[in-house]
Amino acid sequence: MKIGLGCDHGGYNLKLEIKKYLGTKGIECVDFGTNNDTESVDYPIYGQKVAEAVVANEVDYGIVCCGTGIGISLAANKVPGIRCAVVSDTFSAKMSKAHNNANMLSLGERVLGKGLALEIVEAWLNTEFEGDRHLRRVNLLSEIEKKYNK
Ligand SMILES: O=C(CO)[C@H](O)[C@H](O)[C@H](O)COP(=O)(O)O
Repeated sequence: MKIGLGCDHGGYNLKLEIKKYLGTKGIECVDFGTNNDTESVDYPIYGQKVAEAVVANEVDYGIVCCGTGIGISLAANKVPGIRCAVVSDTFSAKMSKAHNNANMLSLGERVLGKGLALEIVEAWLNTEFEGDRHLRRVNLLSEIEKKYNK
């Protein structure tokens, strides 16, 4: 499995922790920046980069971080085919994959401690999409995208 990582300055340290954690699990990461927490940068740039890598199948999933997880998820969700979930608890992490087939996860460094953030990542990666009625709903999300992306 290959994971695309991205962040702004507000999510940089959490992204590093996630990268380290995934490394210990033997999971390959592609880091799309940013590369420090000292230069103030704009989260849409990094959300878009990771999202485009996911839809291009350069990576299997994307994990992005900013201060709250909100701004960078909004950017990622503008890319057709992306379902990026902002998550702050393990139940939602599991449901975002089981029911929503989220292909990106977004976390807030200013919201979550490292321990919980890594539990969320683990829960999300270890959960499978359940399909069935949830597939119908995910397909309806794609229909909305098609309507507005002609
Ligand atoms: O976009 C965000 C909120 O949705 C992120 O939390 C950003 O990291 C945050 O807005 C950056 O704020 P800063 O004051 O420029 O560090």
